[in-house]
Amino acid sequence: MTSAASVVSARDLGLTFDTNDGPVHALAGVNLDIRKGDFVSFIGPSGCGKTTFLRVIADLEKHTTGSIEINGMTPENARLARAYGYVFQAAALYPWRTIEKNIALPLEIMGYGADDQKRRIAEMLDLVNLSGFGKKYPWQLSGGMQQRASIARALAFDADLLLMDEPFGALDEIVRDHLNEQLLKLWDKTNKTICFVTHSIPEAVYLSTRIVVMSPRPGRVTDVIESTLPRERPLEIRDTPEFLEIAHRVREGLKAGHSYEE
Ligand SMILES: Nc1ncnc2c1ncn2[C@@H]1O[C@H](COP(=O)(O)OP(=O)(O)OP(=O)(O)O)[C@@H](O)[C@H]1O
Repeated sequence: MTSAASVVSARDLGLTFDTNDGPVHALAGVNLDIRKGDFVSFIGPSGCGKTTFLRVIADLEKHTTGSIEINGMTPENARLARAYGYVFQAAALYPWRTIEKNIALPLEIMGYGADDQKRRIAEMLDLVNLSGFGKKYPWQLSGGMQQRASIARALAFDADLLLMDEPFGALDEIVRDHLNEQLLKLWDKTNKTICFVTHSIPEAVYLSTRIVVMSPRPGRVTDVIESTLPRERPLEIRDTPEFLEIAHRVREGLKAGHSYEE
């Protein structure tokens, strides 16, 4: 049963790809409820189905068994209702559009009028600390700024659900720390529900209210860890025994699912 507060509810969800080399079980028997306001990280070795799960939520991929609901709707209806924003691994901004024109894109698709677009763009640039950069082109910004711009674009039409697939994976550690901190503040301020894919244990522990540990062949959920950390988290929290204890649990969960190569 789907509880009223469930944003994503997966029941015995499976997805098998038919390939020339035979079936690939990208997801099998996934049961998961993501509640409104959760910050959920998905962690696990390459090929355990993290991206596939996000793509099923976003209706970019069709599940083959079980069921999934997004805000009580099918993925297709949720997509049509613009239930989510999606942030891809690379910033994926259009190079021929300025930052503000990139942020405007979903608003244009949604049929926002010129004034509403302008207002939303200014709000979003402010939210990700990029006010004053709207007229720049993506290549004029650093990698971290580009990723912030793509977060602004994903948030532009105010979807309650944000899907983020390793958004900071390609950035150096200092920039990543900074963006992690900003993302947490943004989540706190907006009360969005966030699904976040990462390969990094510290990143998952720092950001999440819940950590979903996955394992491959077939891709499945092996552990769901509830964070005991407070909502407000300075970066220094990563040195506390409580943080290290959760990180340890995640590491053990990954080991139990075996073949974690990193
Ligand atoms: N379109 C596709 N056709 C065939 N197989 C696919 C397709 N997309 C993904 N797969 C396979 O499904 C499995 C899960 O892939 P997925 O990309 O979801 O894993 P992941 O956990 O996100 O990996 P990574 O951490 O490397 O991004 C892998 O074995 C992958 O090769």
